[in-house]
Order: sequence, then structure tokens, then C-alpha cells
Amino acid sequence: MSPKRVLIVNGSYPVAGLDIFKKNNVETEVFPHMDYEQDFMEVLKQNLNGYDGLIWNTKHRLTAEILDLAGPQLKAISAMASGIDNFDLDELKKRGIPLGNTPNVLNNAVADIGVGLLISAARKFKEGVSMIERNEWKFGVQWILGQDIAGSTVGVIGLGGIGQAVVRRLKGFDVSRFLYCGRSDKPEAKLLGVERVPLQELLEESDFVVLVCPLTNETRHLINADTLKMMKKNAVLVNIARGEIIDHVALYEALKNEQIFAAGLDVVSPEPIPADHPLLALPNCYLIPHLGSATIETRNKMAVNAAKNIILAFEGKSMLYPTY
Ligand SMILES: O=C(O)C(=O)CO
Repeated sequence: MSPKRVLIVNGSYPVAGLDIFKKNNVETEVFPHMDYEQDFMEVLKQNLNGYDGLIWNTKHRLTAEILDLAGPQLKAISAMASGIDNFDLDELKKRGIPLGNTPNVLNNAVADIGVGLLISAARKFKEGVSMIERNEWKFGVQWILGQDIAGSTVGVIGLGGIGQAVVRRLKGFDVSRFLYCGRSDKPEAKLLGVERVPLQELLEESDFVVLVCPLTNETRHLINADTLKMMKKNAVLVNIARGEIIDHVALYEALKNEQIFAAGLDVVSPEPIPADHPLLALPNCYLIPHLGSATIETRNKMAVNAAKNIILAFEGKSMLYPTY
């Protein structure tokens, strides 16, 4: 029997993941283009056909068209991410093609970035760095004053694995109250001391609002002009989930008018964000380029688990992390 073949979409893949395929006698091809290139999808569509498995590590949507182009022999797909908002799940279910993802192993790395952004935005790192760069270091007792984490209320929207890891970290910062909202009651909340409240209450009472929920039809633009109005004037908004959860036009207005204190964003819409985007010009918007899971160790683990998802499906078994 000829070996199964897997196309790995988007530029490169950690050796740790490639080794798993090799050990299991699966041939791999790494599609050499990066998904921010203009003609990425066009070229990909011409090179998709004939593979038994796909690692879809790109923000571009995997649609029925892609599945048609890939061909009927396609037996398994894995994301190399926790979020699967870029997949047409209904279409995959209809065709019986299993989709895996790589949750859990990235919880700590993403939560670290969340806490980093929370501190950076609350303590005005961007403004401070820019003052140094402009030779305007003019210390005074009222200069570059931020917000305290100690004694604050932190609201987490989405208390999944990453949300829980954020709370665990912030427990060391003497936060006075943790709130969460989400689709369901989380049994872990009690142990962590996090109270479930409706969204409006969370927004009205939190000094820090951390977005850690998946992007769905319900959460798209969850943070908009109306919900931003519910937030406190001193509130810091952190997004480590998906850019589309925030209406960025409304966020720009809220930050510019100091309706909220600051935002720390690891994710935006679109990605990559154009360098002349108005949000980048705001001193109270601290933005980094989707670095959530970007550590060597975490990416290795994600690559290994995505490879295991595919191999298990080839063996007719349930994936390590099936999404449906
Ligand atoms: O895994 C994901 O979905 C991420 O975006 C990690 O940052």
C-alpha cells in the first residue's frame, strides 16, 4: 500500500511534528507560501488535490470549495490551533471528514500573553516606550499613571482552559473579585473563586475585561459601541481570543474619547493589521501580532498533536482532539 500523503498548509512546520508523520510512514509536503501573501489562496487551490490529510494552519476559511478541490480521498484535517472559527464545520460533518484541533497545550502560553497585555495596557508601556524614543523622559509624580491590579475586579469572558489559566495567574496579583460569563456553568469556577454573572454585570463591574471566548455568531462584535458604553472609564480591555469579537471602529472611538482606559490586543481584524490603521496611532492601544501560542515548546506540542490527530484518523480511530 502506498504511504498516505499530508499537505501542511502555511509556510513551515516544527520538526517535532514532521517526525511523528515520518515515524508513521506518512509522507508530508509543506506548502511553501505564507498566508499573508496576496495570491496565497489562488496558488493553494491549484496545489491542493490528491492528499489524504490536511493540516490547515491558516486564517483563511476552509470551505466546501476547498474540500471539492482537495478531492474525495481526503480523510482527515487538523487545525494547528485551538480556535476553529475558520472551518465550515457543517460541510465537514456532512462529508464525514473529521476535524481535529490542538487545545490545552497552548493554555499557559496564551494566558501568559493575556497577563502581559493586561499589565502593559494598564501600566501604559506603549506611552512610556514612546516617550523614551522621542527623548521626552520627563519624570514627575503625575507622569504616566496607570491602573492597579491589586484590589480590582477582573471579568473573564469565556472560562475555558485559557480563561482559567488567566485567573490562576492573576490570583498572585491580589485581585479582589473574579467574574466570568459564558455559555455554560463551569465546574472549575468554584474552586478558582470565579463568580458567573450576566455579560452586562461583568462589563459594568470589571476593571479588567479579558476576552477568551471562541468566535461564533453569538460572540462576533460582542464588544461594540453599546457594550463599550457599559464598561467603566478606568476599564482595560484585553483580547487574546479573536479580533472579530470586537467592533474595532467602536473600540477606536471608545479609546480615543477615553471612554475606557486602554486596550491590550493580541488579535485584531484584519490580521495582519495595516500599519496605518488608526488603532495603532492611539497611545492607549497596545497591540501585538497574534503571539498567543508563539513559544518554541508550545508550537512543538501543537505540531505533534495536529500530526497525531491526522494519524489516528488514518487508522480509523478517534482523533486526539476531535472537534465534533
Ligand atoms: O490556537 C489558537 O486558536 C490561537 O489563536 C492561539 O493564539
